[in-house]
Amino acid sequence: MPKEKLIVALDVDDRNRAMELVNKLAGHVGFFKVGMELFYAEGPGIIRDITENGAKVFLDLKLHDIPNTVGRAARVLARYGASIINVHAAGGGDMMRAARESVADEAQNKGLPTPMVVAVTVLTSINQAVFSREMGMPGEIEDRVRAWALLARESGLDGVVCSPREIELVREACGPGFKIITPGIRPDGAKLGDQRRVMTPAEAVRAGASYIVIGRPITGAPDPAAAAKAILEQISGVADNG
Ligand SMILES: O=c1ccn([C@@H]2O[C@H](COP(=O)(O)O)[C@@H](O)[C@H]2O)c(=O)[nH]1
Repeated sequence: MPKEKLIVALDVDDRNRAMELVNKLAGHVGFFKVGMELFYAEGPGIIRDITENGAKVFLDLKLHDIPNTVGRAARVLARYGASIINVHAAGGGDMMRAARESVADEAQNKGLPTPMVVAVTVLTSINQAVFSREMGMPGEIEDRVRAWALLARESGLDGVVCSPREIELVREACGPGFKIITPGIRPDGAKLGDQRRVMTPAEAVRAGASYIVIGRPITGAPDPAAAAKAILEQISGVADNG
């Protein structure tokens, strides 16, 4: 089902606006993504508000700290009912394992479904010039994404967040079943904003994305439900390789 692949980013700072979008979009979307802005504004209750209506939540807080801190924080996040939580792969294998283990342990102790844990690789707002010159990272972005995806898989994570341009190389390195979640999605003619490594929804699905994440092209549209429907139409005839 195309709608199962669509994750809409609720990048707003209040509950009313978030729930207005959830109510308009629930029939067209697989998951809603709660990021730092909405979580910091409204706290964990917003996850309950969204999931109460039967929708699924990707809690995108991108944890990145020492393994003990991330493990303990991820344990708390596992209580809130999100289906996906994430960490930064740059925190290393011990940190990712700490998150994975504490989330599984907490879910089991509390009798809750175990959320997927995925790792953010190189942010989709980063281009090669910024990666090399500002961040001082050696080599190509693609090689770093592949290496971090393999480390995430070895650390027991369920998948990665990467740009759609790296879908094929991650799929080849990490195999079927490994989830590939791609922001940096822009329908033809949509504003790039701060995104740099982008593809259209249809290109990303054809390349093998498990999920595509779209925020402003839907939430900033005059009619968000119509914008979501148009995107579902664009991906509905495309071979689903994810
Ligand atoms: O590498 C990344 C990781 C996360 N994101 C998040 O996805 C959405 C994209 O929103 P748009 O409005 O469609 O640009 C946003 O919430 C980011 O925090 C990302 O873009 N890139």
